[in-house]
Amino acid sequence: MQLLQDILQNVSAVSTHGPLDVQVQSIAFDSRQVQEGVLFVAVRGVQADGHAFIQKAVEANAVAVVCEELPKELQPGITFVQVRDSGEALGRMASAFYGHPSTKLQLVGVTGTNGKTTSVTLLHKLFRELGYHVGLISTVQNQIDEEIIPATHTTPDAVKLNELLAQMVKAGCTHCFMEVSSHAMVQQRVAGITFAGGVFTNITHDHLDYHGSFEDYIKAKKSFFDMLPKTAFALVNADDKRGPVMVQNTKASAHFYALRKAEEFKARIIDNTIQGLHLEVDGQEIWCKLIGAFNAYNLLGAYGVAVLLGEDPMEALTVLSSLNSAAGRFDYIVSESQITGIVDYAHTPDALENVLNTIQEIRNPNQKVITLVGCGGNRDATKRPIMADIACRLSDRVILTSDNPRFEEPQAILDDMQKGVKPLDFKKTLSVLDRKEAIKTACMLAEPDDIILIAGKGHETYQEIKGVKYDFDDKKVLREMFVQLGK
Ligand SMILES: CC(=O)N[C@H]1[C@@H](OP(=O)(O)OP(=O)(O)OC[C@H]2O[C@@H](n3ccc(=O)[nH]c3=O)[C@H](O)[C@@H]2O)O[C@H](CO)[C@@H](O)[C@@H]1O[C@H](C)C(=O)N[C@@H](C)C(=O)N[C@H](CCC(=O)O)C(=O)O
Ligand SMILES: Nc1ncnc2c1ncn2[C@@H]1O[C@H](COP(=O)(O)OP(=O)(O)OP(=O)(O)O)[C@@H](O)[C@H]1O
Ligand SMILES: N[C@H](CCC[C@H](N)C(=O)O)C(=O)O
Ligand SMILES: [Mg+2]
Repeated sequence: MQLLQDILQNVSAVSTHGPLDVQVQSIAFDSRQVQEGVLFVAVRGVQADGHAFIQKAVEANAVAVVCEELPKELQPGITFVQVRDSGEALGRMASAFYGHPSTKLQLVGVTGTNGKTTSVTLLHKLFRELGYHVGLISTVQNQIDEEIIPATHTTPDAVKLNELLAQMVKAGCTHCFMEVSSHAMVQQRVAGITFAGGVFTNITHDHLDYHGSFEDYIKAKKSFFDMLPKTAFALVNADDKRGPVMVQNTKASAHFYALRKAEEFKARIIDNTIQGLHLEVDGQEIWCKLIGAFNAYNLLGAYGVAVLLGEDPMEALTVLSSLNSAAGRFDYIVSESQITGIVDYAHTPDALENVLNTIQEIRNPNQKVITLVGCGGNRDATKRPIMADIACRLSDRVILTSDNPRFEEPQAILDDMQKGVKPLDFKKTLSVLDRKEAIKTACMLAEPDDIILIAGKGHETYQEIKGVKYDFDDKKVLREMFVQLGK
């Protein structure tokens, strides 16, 4: 419980109506969660405008309402606070409500199209091994040391985020590594949060449905670096064309890492095999368990963060070399007849291309590559034909299938994907709507030693269809099919 005036300490109100010394039990931005003593924040969203639910919140006995536009009639007994930007105010109020937990630990945010989960997971494991109490906020799961707290978003909403950070502080965490998605930036989920550092992995095609254009997507990512304080570091992948743009206006101290240029943090790939990566990092040779050139970037970024946070470089490298990847990232099983089945979360064109290039690099010429891929419903549709084309270019056989159709017709998504298949590739491409059937088909097509890539869902253990999440686990189904088909 906190006084409204204390919650408002970092919010510049346009106007206030009613007493500010009222007790607030909790903060809600969904009228359906309002009960007596709750502060309701009206936020404009994609589907709806929270302002339309102010009356509902009032009826549910909200103690106060924060909004951009005041309702025509102000109910007596309820305090109304008008602000310029409710999303930003929500972030700042949530931080104050939970006692500014982000200032009480070293919080590092990672943004970029690909590699966020891998990077924060590596950092969480690294700092645990170095002996710290560490928090993790990621797509796969949130964690306080080894305790797992399920995640619903890559970056939680402002209230959940500050609540989580407060729990971490209470548990004695000194560090937290979190993913900062572009949606989170636009929706101000991290407003009012103090970061000790920020990392930029890369930016490629994704989420254009939400951001409208690539320029706006870049702006969303850049806005994370614009908000970093002077005390923070901004660690940027200099091999990405947009790297320098990210730190153009930041107050934080900019640092760079690269594989293709001489930068402060530098690595070179000596060898890239199914056993892992052999790297040279800052002149030191290491063997890592992670597979794929793109993981050299994730490892180097994590190393840079450790050094910037004051850790011993050699010790950090030694631990990094012992770490496995995050769940569902180049996760593989080998069948009785030596078919390698890889489950990977590649759900963007760039990620798919990277994973397939890696497979091409590590396979021997007589191993066929069979790729199974789909695209999510109610998400960026422009990536669908592109991903189908990439799959065709870099595989011997392609099976297009469903990946979380959500509220779209699964067949319509496949039709969009098929548009990217070139006539020459028709022969090698199949469409199998049902993902389980598709995995079975891939296993039937595979001969001993072949490689099957199952892309798009990685760690996910569900298939989301019309608002219902049905149990579905790519790796489990793959294992079952290998056994069922005697592969
Ligand atoms: C597109 C998107 O990001 N939507 C998020 C957004 O919802 P929205 O804008 O649609 O909200 P809305 O339904 O329009 O409602 C507007 C406001 O009215 C309120 N409301 C609504 C109904 C009602 O009866 N009463 C009420 O008060 C809502 O609580 C909300 O505050 O705000 C909600 C609350 O924070 C989020 O849960 C929701 O995430 C949806 C479920 C989602 O799927 N988001 C994905 C795309 C996402 O955020 N992904 C990124 C990662 C992407 C990546 O990099 O791969 C993530 O960080 O997870
Ligand atoms: N640094 C990287 N560059 C390019 N591709 C990568 C990189 N790291 C991982 N990938 C690929 O992208 C996929 C997703 O990786 P990861 O989950 O780490 O990214 P993310 O940024 O967290 O994704 P999301 O936006 O869904 O949260 C991996 O399965 C892999 O195929
Ligand atoms: N965080 C991403 C994950 C996409 C994963 C893919 N399986 C899909 O459902 O499209 C999103 O919500 O857009
Ligand atoms: Mg992620």
